[in-house]
Amino acid sequence: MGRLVVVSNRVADPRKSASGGLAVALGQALESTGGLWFGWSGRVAAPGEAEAGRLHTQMAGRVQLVTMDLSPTDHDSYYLGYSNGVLWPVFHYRLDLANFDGGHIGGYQRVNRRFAHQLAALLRPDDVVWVHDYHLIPLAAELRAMGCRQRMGFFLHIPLPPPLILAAIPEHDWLMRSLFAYDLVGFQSEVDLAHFSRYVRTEADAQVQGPNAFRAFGKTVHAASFPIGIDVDEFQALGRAADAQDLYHQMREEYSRRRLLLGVERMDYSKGLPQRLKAFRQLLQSYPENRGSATLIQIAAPSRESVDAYASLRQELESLSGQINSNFGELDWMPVRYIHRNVARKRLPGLYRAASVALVTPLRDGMNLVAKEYVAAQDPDDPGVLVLSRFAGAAEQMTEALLVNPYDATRTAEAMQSALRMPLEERRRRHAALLEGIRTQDVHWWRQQFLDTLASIQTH
Ligand SMILES: O=P(O)(O)OC[C@H]1O[C@H](O[C@H]2O[C@H](CO)[C@@H](O)[C@H](O)[C@H]2O)[C@H](O)[C@@H](O)[C@@H]1O
Ligand SMILES: O=c1ccn([C@@H]2O[C@H](COP(=O)(O)OP(=O)(O)O)[C@@H](O)[C@H]2O)c(=O)[nH]1
Repeated sequence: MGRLVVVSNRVADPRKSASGGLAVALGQALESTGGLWFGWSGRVAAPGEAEAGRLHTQMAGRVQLVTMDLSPTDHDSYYLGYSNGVLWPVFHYRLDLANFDGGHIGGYQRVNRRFAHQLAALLRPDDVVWVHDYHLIPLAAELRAMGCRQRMGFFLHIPLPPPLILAAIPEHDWLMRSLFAYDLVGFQSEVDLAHFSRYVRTEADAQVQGPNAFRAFGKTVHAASFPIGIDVDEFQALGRAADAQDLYHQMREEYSRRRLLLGVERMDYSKGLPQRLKAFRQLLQSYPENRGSATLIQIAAPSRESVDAYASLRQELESLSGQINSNFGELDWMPVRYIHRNVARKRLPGLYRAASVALVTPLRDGMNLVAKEYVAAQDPDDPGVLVLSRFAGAAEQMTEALLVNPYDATRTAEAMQSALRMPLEERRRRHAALLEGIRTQDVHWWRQQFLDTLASIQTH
């Protein structure tokens, strides 16, 4: 394979554990080819600052990290306005939360064009380009328009909704047509792939050429599902290190008389947090033996706070957790510990291991890596139980979890109760099967599957 070039909105240093398993996995592939990782620097230049658009280059081992600042206007339109104000809600089936009138499409197109312009100058003829996520859908089309003929693949980390939901985006035909500039398009799940297939057949009159090839607009694109995984060994090693161990022992001591239920995510409306709190309230109502004992720790890390839908969610969560605590709390027990802060990745395995139950109940989620991290962090001899939404991409693989419909508070509360009461033998059996699954289809498997498929495609 030629040199690997990864393009994503966020760029991480693959050598730092804080960057996460995805960065580690991509970093390994980049390292082996002496690759390049290109994207946004995460920095918004001050208004009028000449730095916007400037490239920063840094070496991380053999990997070259090249990033670009955004101007405040571009950050508002490309990142907040279009990527997170239109594409994110629609792709998560939330037409009610999309702002179609913001006029942000121009900024989205402009930043993609600028990324393509800067990247094209760095590309070599035999590079393999792997573009990630909804921020950068039109990148390959822009690169092709500049004459780039390299092999190009795209992976969508978030769900793809059914055609009629997608069609609500005024620019849906342009967006989907842009995908045909790639040689390979990857999705998290078979459901997403089926939506893609249905969309291109019904809306773009695509011809199906074999199980995974679609021809439309005079081009052929291959599409398949590649569920992303985690680096299980890396995460378990993190769990053995001091930060995670300290937190684990601290939590075990503090909650020695309690049963912990845990939720960990960015504060995002796709994660089903209000519904989860209501289901937990239902648990306390329907199964009073949990009062004084069951404690829900909910970590909701700040995310995209200048998008309106995120700000109102914060108020709703504060109010719901306040209500539950005032209605059920006692002098020596608070049912909900709601924490609106990020927990450092190196401490998370300790928190996961201390929890008897993980609540991963998104309304819709591309994959959900927290579900996999929770399983990796458990003690196999005395593991906790995963309650998982059937609407998370992870549910396609993790069938030994307790699968729930997060909109159904009564049944979700029943699942919480079953998880809290589950006999040790059943916990071990379910955990062993889940662990085997996340080990087999880990993040390295995911990367290899995608890159091998991309390499195998016959291009023009
Ligand atoms: O970059 P941010 O705006 O701060 O958001 C963080 C990331 O959120 C999304 O993650 C998705 O990818 C995960 C890994 O494949 C997947 O498990 C999860 O279900 C998705 O929601 C987003 O797709 C990333 O681009 C963001 O960086
Ligand atoms: O306070 C937090 C909350 C989350 N995470 C990490 O953020 C990632 C979240 O990924 P996931 O796929 O679950 O959802 P996303 O946020 O990407 O939609 C996981 O690796 C978590 O360990 C973290 O490090 N600290």
